[in-house]
Amino acid sequence: MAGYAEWTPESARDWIAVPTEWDDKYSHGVLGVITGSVDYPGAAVIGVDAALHTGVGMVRYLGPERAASLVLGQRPEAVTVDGRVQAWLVGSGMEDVTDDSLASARLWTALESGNPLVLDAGAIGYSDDAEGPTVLTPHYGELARTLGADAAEIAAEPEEWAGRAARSLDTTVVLKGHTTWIAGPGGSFRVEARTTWLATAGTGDALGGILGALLATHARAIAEDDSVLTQLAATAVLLHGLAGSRAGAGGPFTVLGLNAALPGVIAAL
Ligand SMILES: NC(=O)C1=CN([C@@H]2O[C@H](COP(=O)(O)OP(=O)(O)OC[C@H]3O[C@@H](n4cnc5c(N)ncnc54)[C@H](OP(=O)(O)O)[C@@H]3O)[C@@H](O)[C@H]2O)[C@@H](O)CC1
Ligand SMILES: Nc1ncnc2c1ncn2[C@@H]1O[C@H](COP(=O)(O)OP(=O)(O)O)[C@@H](O)[C@H]1O
Repeated sequence: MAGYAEWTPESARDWIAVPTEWDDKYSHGVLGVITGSVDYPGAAVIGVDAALHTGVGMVRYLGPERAASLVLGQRPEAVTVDGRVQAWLVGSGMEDVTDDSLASARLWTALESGNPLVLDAGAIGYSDDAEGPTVLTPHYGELARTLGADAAEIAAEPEEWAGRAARSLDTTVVLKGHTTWIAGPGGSFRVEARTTWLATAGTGDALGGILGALLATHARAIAEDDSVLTQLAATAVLLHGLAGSRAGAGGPFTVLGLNAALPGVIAAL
């Protein structure tokens, strides 16, 4: 644990971009989202819903038709056409990107855009191809696959592996678990979950959306100094944990319930 500072609500509050009276939907940040698949359309709905509850100028969702129509059913403010984007969230619910030529083309557009990126789930292995500054959000199994390591070894020393992965992949790494270890050029931080009820399918997809929104709303700060990605990643993990805890009040919650608790958590910060 040595070397990892605890990331607290006091540390996180400086990393929320509140729109100013001069802002509009474009200047406050547009997040492009390439997530979901025929098998996992729900991941797309969850991530978009999380991003919009975190506060962002616009979310552009670019994914399979059924997922796009489910996204619009849940969040009609999402835009489903191509256009200007300041940051990307890619990979949640996209297991084999090479199986789908449109998904693959979209993934490469994001990787080559030079914009900040969150690479989750099926996109984690593409970090070497990203031209922009990148945050990876693996669980132990995904990090094991990416590094060709053993998940049990990672589980035994996650803080060590998070740091090693961040150095060798030259990115910020968010290694998820009950304690989430965040390592990158901006420092090393840890966030212990406030509730173990977070251990449920789809909560990682929500974290991707929260983090994507923070990247899009800080695009200018990232352009000046991309090491701030590490602090933004720690802030996303903290918001995610606080929202789960608020949503369940000590008990279980749905992932959309976690998302719905985000505005209150942000207001309280
Ligand atoms: N509604 C939706 O659309 C949803 C869509 N989702 C999306 O589905 C996609 C696939 O997700 P997935 O859960 O099926 O497989 P994945 O997470 O790749 O795990 C593969 C294997 O890794 C291992 N493993 C080791 N450590 C682990 C750990 N800490 N946590 C978890 N696993 C760990 C473990 O193998 P074991 O160690 O048990 O042999 C496990 O079987 C993904 O893109 C996701 O975004 C989900 O979010 C759910 C809601
Ligand atoms: N035992 C636990 N206690 C608290 N949080 C947990 C626990 N297990 C997992 N989490 C959190 O739940 C989320 C699960 O994400 P992930 O494994 O990607 O699942 P999914 O792909 O189903 O969304 C992560 O944010 C992780 O930190």
